[in-house]
Formats: sequence, C-alpha cells, structure tokens
Amino acid sequence: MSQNGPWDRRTQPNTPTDGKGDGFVNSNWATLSEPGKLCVNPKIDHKPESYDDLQLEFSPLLFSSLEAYLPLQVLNAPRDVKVHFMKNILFRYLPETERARVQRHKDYKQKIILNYPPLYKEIYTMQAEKFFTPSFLKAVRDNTEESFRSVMAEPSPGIYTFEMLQPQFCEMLVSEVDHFERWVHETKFRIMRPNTMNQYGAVLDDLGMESMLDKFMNDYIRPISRVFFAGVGGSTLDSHHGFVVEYGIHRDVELGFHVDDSEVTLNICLGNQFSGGELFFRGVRCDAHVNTESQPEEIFDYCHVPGHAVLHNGRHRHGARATTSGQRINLIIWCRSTVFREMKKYLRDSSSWCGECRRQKKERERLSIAATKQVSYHAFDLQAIGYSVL
Ligand SMILES: O=C(O)CCC(=O)C(=O)O
Ligand SMILES: [Fe+2]
Repeated sequence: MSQNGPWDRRTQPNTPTDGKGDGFVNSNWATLSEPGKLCVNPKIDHKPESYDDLQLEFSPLLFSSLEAYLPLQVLNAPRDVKVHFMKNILFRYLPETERARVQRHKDYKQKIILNYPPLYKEIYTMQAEKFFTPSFLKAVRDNTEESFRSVMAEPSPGIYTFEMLQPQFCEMLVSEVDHFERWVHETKFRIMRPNTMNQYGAVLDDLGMESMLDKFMNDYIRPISRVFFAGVGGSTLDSHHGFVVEYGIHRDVELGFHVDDSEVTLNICLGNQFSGGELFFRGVRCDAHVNTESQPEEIFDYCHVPGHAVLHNGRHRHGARATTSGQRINLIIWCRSTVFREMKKYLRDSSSWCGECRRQKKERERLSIAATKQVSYHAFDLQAIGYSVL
C-alpha cells in the first residue's frame, strides 16, 4: 500500500508548528514520536475510529483494532497522532528487507505521480454516478442479497457476472491507459507491469488511482463479497492490487492457467472491439490441491462483454484464451483480506471452499459409511447364525 496518505504530508508530531495548520501545538504529543508501547490490557468499551480513508502500509482494520491498546494519552489525541504512534510500533515488526521494498515502491510511485500528466483528472476520484450503471448502483445502495441477485447471474457456482460500468467511463479509462503507455514510451520510464504473467498493462494504483480504487473496493466490492464470499474473507477485504491488462496485436495474446493473489477478484471488460479472449474456469483450489484434476461440473467458459464484470474467488483456477483480433482491455481488482490470510495459517480444513478438499472429505465420509454398513451387515449375519453381538 502507498505511504502517500494525507497524514504523511502533514507536520509530524515532533515538529510543533504555530497551531494554524495541521501541526500539533500541544507539546505533550511531541513525546509521542519516540518509540511507543501499547498497553497490555485493552480498553474494553473503546469504539475505534475508522482508518479506511487513509492510504497506509498496513490494513486500516489493524489500526482500528490496535486503538484499544493505546496509552490513554495517545487514545485521546487526534487521529494523525494515533496513526503515527501505531505505525512506529508496526514498523518494528517489518523485516528490514520488506521495509526497504516498501520504501522503493513508494519512491517509484511518487516519481510517476510527479511526472505523469493525467489525461482525465476526473477519473482519479470516485464519482459513482458517472462510473457505474444505475441498476448496479441501486443494487449496492439497497445492499441486500436479493438486490445483488436481481442484477447478477451465477452461470457457474461461485462465479457472478453483472453489468457494472458506464460505456463513457470505460472509454475514458482505456484512453487514460493509452495515454500513459505513450508517456512511458516517450519518456522511456521503466514501469512495473501488473504481474509476472503480463508484459503489457499498467498498475493503476501506481499512477495515482489508489485512493479511488480503495473506495471502489470498500464501497462497491466489499458489500457484495460480504454476501457471496464471506467464507474466504469477503467481508474483511482491506487491500487491493488494481491494474489493467491489454491483449491483441502488439500486446499480450493470452493468459495461462493460474490462481490470483487475492481472496476475491473483480474482472471488468473495458472494451474495445475484439474476438476471442474467453475466460476459462476450472474449480476453486487451496495451495495443496492447485494442480489437481477438474471435475466436469467445474468446467466453465465465459465470454467477456464490455462494461460487464465477473466476480470470483481468487483461488478459482482460470486463464484467458487468445484474443484473436482487435484489442481487449480489462480492469482487474485483486481484493485481499489480511484477517483471512492470518486465519488461513491456522486452519487445516479448507473443505468449505476448496473443491478438491470437499471431494476428498465426501469420499472419506462415503468410505466410512460403507465400512459402518459392512460391520452392521456382518453383525446381522452373525446374529442370524445364533451368535450374540454386543
Ligand atoms: O484477461 C482476463 O480477463 C483475465 C485476467 C486475469 O485473470 C488476471 O489478470 O489475473
Ligand atoms: Fe487472474
């Protein structure tokens, strides 16, 4: 995540100012910049603030959860002070190499943001009425399973498709990406591609859209995921990787079979004219079973429609077939849950979501029922010939 959040630009607590701006005049808070300690006993009835609107290196939920452990003096301080205090503590747990990586990425993003002149500044902030179709917006505002289902199809278990983006927004985003690619070409700026499997495409978070996409995830993906992907962290999504992929002539052609680094993935086709490029799905798998066979009922192919979204479990194995003519650009948002990832380390049974774990569990149950039946038939036979069975 970015370190370019609003608090980062503010005067730090140990630099008191004249009190007119964002600085802190209360000299008590100056001491808070020293490495702090949390209290052993949390304040039980404490109602934490939300940190969702900030771009932080750690999950906003982590900051909300830590609040109850803050010393009273910090607990009553402004949110910026609390963030600074908690961040100092959390950073002590990040290995040096990870810290250096975060810093390098921050510098890289800052360089792009300072030098790249956006084509459409207006798409860098969330404007729901301009981005989303009215039917999608209504479903999210009603915020019930029924309202979501009224605009969605589930053509295969766990794969949801629906109309989501306005054509004008899709066109603007495609033009913005084209404009960015031209800038990259002209300036010879070396950019990072979305992932190891794509040679083209751009990470939208890196070109200044991170806070817009945070809102996109928090307000428009999480409410739906809370209903349909609760078992895999759908209600605690707290970070994302947002990017576009580009296929066609002089671009990527296809995408191999893979799982995403996400709990829930939103994949929206932005256009343009193209043929091919179908997504193929082959069942949800945990790490241990990622290379196992698909069952016939897990086989599903989907044709992209511009403006339409596909929402699926990140562990749903999939790939994209060759785009055989034209150009296809898709917006992908990989949504992640820190809480689910932590929990997963301790859970041994993934049969609630992994197709192969579920199949093996059923098979074990079938064998154990068959064995029990065998024992009772055997007992019945013995009784029939005059043995008493305890
Ligand atoms: O090209 C597509 O539609 C799929 C992209 C995808 O699966 C990914 O980027 O993870
Ligand atoms: Fe993917």
